Amino acid sequence: MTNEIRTIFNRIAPVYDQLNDQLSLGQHRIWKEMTVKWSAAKPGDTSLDLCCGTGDLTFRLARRVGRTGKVYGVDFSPNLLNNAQERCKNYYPQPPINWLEGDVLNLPFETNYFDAATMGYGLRNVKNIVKSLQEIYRVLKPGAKAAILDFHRPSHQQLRAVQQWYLDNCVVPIATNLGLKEEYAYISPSLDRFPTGREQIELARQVGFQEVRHYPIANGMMGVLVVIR
Ligand SMILES: C/C(=C\Cc1cc(O)c2ccccc2c1O)CCC[C@H](C)CCC[C@H](C)CCCC(C)C
Ligand SMILES: C[S@@+](CC[C@H](N)C(=O)[O-])C[C@H]1O[C@@H](n2cnc3c(N)ncnc32)[C@H](O)[C@@H]1O
Repeated sequence: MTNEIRTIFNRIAPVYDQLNDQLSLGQHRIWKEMTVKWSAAKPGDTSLDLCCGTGDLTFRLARRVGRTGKVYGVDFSPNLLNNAQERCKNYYPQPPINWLEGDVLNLPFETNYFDAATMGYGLRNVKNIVKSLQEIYRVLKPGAKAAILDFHRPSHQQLRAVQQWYLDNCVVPIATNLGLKEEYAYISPSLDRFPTGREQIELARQVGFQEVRHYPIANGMMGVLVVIR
């Protein structure tokens, strides 16, 4: 399963950023900005972006923590990480970002290391959500926050139908034209398996987070889980 997921992301790397802009009509930039804000990262912080992909959230985090801060981006797809490093050279040279190829279920950091963390569209894709939350808990300092953005099924029936229509009639056909049908068809079943906001709150509490909130955005089609260690 882990290898299959890594293969999906390695394969979509050449079109990933362009399709995110097209398919979300640019909205993913706003959702990512909200996520960084909810992580409460501030100048000078040591911060982590999990499942960083091509680095969209990582760059935003870097802007927040500034030159006195530190930023790490972790992902297990070498192709997406290459894109992140290329974008970084051209677009965001300061502060230096530490790009690490690795599994977020086994983070290469000491316990109590980070002041803030973000994760964008990663939690739905990991093979063990509880383990992922446990790793986030472990590497955050006591009192530090993480903000976790992902797709959701809206609770409202008609909005669910609109979302499914959009996936079936826009997202998958556009991806099919690029030879990436299966890769994008994967989104729909992954949404069905993904715990609801309420269920995520429960899981995060069980892991031990002191304070947990879930904010639905984009009419419940997206959501941000905010956890404080
Ligand atoms: C940020 C976006 C996508 C991230 C993303 C996440 C994944 O888990 C993937 C898995 C496999 C392949 C690709 C991805 C992936 O790109 C962009 C969001 C685009 C969405 C596909 C659709 C956006 C939904 C809108 C909120 C619905 C608008 C409906 C309306 C009728 C216009
Ligand atoms: C949809 S992309 C999101 C990328 C980026 N965060 C963004 O918002 O554009 C999901 C990312 O999660 C990564 N990923 C999934 N499971 C992972 C794991 N166990 N360890 C590290 N990265 C993982 C994938 O390689 C991919 O880059």
